[in-house]
Amino acid sequence: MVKNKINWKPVPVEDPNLNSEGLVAFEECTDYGLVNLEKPRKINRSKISKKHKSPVVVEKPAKKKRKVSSVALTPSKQGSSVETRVEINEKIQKSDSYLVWSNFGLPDSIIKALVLQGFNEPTLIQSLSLPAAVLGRRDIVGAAETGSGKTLAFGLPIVAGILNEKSKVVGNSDKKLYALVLTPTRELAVQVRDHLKAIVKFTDINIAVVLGGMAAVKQERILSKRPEIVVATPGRLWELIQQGNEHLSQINDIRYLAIDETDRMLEKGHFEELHNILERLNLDKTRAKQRQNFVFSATLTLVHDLPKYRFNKSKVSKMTPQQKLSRIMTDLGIKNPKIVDISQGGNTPATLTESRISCGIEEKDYYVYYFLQKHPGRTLIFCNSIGCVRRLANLLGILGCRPLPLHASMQQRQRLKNLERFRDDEHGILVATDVAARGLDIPKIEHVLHYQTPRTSESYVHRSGRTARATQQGLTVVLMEPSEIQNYIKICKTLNRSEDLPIFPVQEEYLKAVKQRVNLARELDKLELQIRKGNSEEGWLRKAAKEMDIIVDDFSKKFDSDEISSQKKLADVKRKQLTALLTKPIFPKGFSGKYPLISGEFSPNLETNESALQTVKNAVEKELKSKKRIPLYKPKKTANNPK
Ligand SMILES: Nc1ncnc2c1ncn2[C@@H]1O[C@H](COP(=O)(O)OP(=O)(O)OP(=O)(O)O)[C@@H](O)[C@H]1O
Repeated sequence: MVKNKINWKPVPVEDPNLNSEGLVAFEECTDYGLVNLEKPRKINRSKISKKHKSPVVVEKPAKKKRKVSSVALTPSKQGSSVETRVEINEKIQKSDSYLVWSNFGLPDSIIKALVLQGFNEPTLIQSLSLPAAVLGRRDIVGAAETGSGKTLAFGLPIVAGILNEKSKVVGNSDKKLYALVLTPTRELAVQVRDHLKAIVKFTDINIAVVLGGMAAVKQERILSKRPEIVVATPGRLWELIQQGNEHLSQINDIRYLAIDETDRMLEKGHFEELHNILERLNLDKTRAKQRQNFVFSATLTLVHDLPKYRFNKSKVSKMTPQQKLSRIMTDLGIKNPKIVDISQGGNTPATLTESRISCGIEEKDYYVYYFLQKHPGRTLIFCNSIGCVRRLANLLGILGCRPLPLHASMQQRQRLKNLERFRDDEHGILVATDVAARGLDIPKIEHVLHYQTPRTSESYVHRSGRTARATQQGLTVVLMEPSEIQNYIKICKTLNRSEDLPIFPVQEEYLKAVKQRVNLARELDKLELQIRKGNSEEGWLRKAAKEMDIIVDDFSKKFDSDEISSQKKLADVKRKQLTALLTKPIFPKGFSGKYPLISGEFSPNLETNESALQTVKNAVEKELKSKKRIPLYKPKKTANNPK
């Protein structure tokens, strides 16, 4: 292969301790002499969608000149004979995808795994990071939208590097700890492990996951196999390091460190253990310098307005994205990394359609139930607290929606089980706290509902990013009651939105039937709670009476007959009423109706099977045609919000 002339760019060096005697200047290699790579070009600003007006974006992939051919994933039958492994290998090596990946200096075994997974070419963040990471062995600081393939942007250089180092070891039987990948949540750690496992399947690299909530004996057994890569949450990892785990004792000699969701991991008050781990990693300065570091997140460069009291003092309204990055690099002790920022300041993917429902706090349950009934499809509902997840999941359960809860107070086994069930059910409903907001890559989540407006812009970006991943379309709906408006405005401002999110169109005429069911379910929920409380009080009284040698029967009769049994009877009646209601459809089959638009006009006829995404898109198109542009937050007049 003929190599291009290598291009170089000057790099400013700010380290005062650097001994630069005799050096004229530092330069960065900008293309690593690659050929066949379609270089990213400057973005055409006129083509940026209106909602993505952020000035941070500078690069865009070149238009595809040729279609990259893919390779069949499974051995196919040719006539009567099944393709042999050798034939499949040959087919892969002749494919265009193979050629594309091989330009990045990746080993054969990894490319084969990539092509067999149907990954025909790198995503933008991957193509911008890989040359510097694999060929230049530079530290990478990467910011790119959710679902853009950041895991492999750091995963590929790590596995390529390990394979390269192992190939130099005589006998190739080296089983040392090479790499550490840290994630903020246990679910994400498991997912990253699985993602990396899929690309090392044709190598002897072993990957282990270390996380809280898993039996200590099991983790020790896994680590005794001396995995080359450990993916971990900081808490449990630090615990095992302190306990003197033998394999983890090599931690200060690792060659690769990736911190996924870095901005979250470095947040004040979170992951104290991460700071301890970093301290241990950086103890030996010479070894630390040999380590390659990867720092990634969708919101790495997202900056906020300072609170008013601080603004008045410092006369500076907010940190720049560059200042934020510098602070992160200082915190991690990283110098002169390759910075790849294509995040548009932490914006959401272009394939995400956003909308909102403004309503009273009591009405949120109605709208959520309406949405789930009207627009079935894999839906993730986010709440701001565990209590809210419990209440909503309970209510939706009574309404027969079969929701799956996910929050940090659940047992780890149950958390993973619920995620798996959600993944397996195309109409699954997951009700979760922000524990599911970052990183989770569940295919085909159609809708993300924010039952409560997120408290931070980061949370909004990451929650919403569970849908519209890897060029797929997706819809997000923020449910907002009057006390959440300030938060909503803050989010819109931080994300540089100059216009309000469109209102999610609801066919109000069906809300009556929805309310009837939800109200009945709420009553039932309340009764069941009282019965449970009564039962446990009765149990407690029985126990106390027994200990005091009092005749128990009197107590139980009194409790059972006076309160619990009448509540049980009432609950039975309500349950029957609700069951009868639930058997009737809310939306008659084949019905088409109209819904009011913000402009006051009525929409064209709406088929009931129209997707939620299409419903919003149609409404937005109609609004645009009527040229009614909505300034940032114009609250709707409701009974709860008469202002
Ligand atoms: N080169 C590729 N071609 C096609 N699909 C890819 C490629 N690389 C990664 N993917 C797929 O894209 C999806 C998103 O990747 P990933 O989870 O790494 O995104 P992310 O940028 O880390 O998102 P988040 O910010 O939400 O964590 C995954 O399903 C992954 O398998």
